[in-house]
Amino acid sequence: MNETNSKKQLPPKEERHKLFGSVEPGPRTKPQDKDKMADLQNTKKDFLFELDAVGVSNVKHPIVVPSHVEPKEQTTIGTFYFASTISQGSKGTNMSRFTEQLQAYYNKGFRVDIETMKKFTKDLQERLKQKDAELTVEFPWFYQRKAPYTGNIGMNHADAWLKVKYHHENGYDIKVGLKAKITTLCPCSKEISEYSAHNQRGNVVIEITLDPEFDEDKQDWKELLLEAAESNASARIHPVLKRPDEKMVTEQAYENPRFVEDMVRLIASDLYELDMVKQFHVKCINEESIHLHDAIASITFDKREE
Ligand SMILES: Nc1nc2c(ncn2[C@@H]2O[C@H](COP(=O)(O)OP(=O)(O)OP(=O)(O)O)[C@@H](O)[C@H]2O)c(=O)[nH]1
Repeated sequence: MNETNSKKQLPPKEERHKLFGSVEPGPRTKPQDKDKMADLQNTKKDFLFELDAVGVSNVKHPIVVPSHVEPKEQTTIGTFYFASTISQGSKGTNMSRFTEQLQAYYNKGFRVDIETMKKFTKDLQERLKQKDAELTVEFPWFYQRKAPYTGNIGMNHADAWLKVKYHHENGYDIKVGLKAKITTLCPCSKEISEYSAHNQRGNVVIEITLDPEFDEDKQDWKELLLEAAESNASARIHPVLKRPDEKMVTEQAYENPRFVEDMVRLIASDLYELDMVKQFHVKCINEESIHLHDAIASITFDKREE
């Protein structure tokens, strides 16, 4: 078949847009100059309620995350939530200022460490002219992991998050969190069976309230939370396991049976002993290998209320 005959003859792009409904611009009667525009969100009246959070969420952005283990300064993807309260007398926030500030920080090299995030929230409170501001940034954190016998290295990852609130009178409230994967082997299954025991992958979720003066250059909170989860598990999870490694993790899991309740209590004990931890929430969700459902346990404990 002759190629040229079958080729469609399309109208010019402008005609195509009109074909699909585009129309010529209408008369311009309203101001284009920002200072002459209506500024609805800054209208001051009695709007019935103060709002406890107004802002933007699900903002994805490249970030640099400090890490004391390889890979050290890792570029990853942060998902941000920014907000502030607004008073009963204020109609709305200035939405553009959240991402405007994000870009300003990105232009200066955006490292998501606690000190930078504290400064970001204080700057945001001032930029918004509100009494407070808060942010949450969630990101995948990568860390190299050596196999227990052969030392073969591979890459593991855990979901991490940082929450910073700044209030112009009360100062900072800082929470950090991590969701780590572990191995648990069931104590009851081991006790009642002639041999073997069912085991599964566990999801440990830890969120702590940090002392605002925590020095991230000395200790990486991500490593502290990962160690609190893994060191109390039946066994750790590895990306590369040869047979000698697999023998070790299999026997280690059998020698350290754990219910979800045991996991939560043991992790809580470690967090209780850490001075920089003021409050903690720990949850363990086991994807049971003998059920279609999960087993869960959790604890929330505030050391400041003791
Ligand atoms: N407050 C508020 N603004 C919204 C919402 N949805 C969209 N916006 C828009 O956010 C846009 C940017 O708002 P502002 O940041 O106040 O823009 P601006 O007044 O030009 O910028 P500033 O000079 O920084 O105040 C406005 O055009 C709003 O219409 C909403 O639900 N609430």
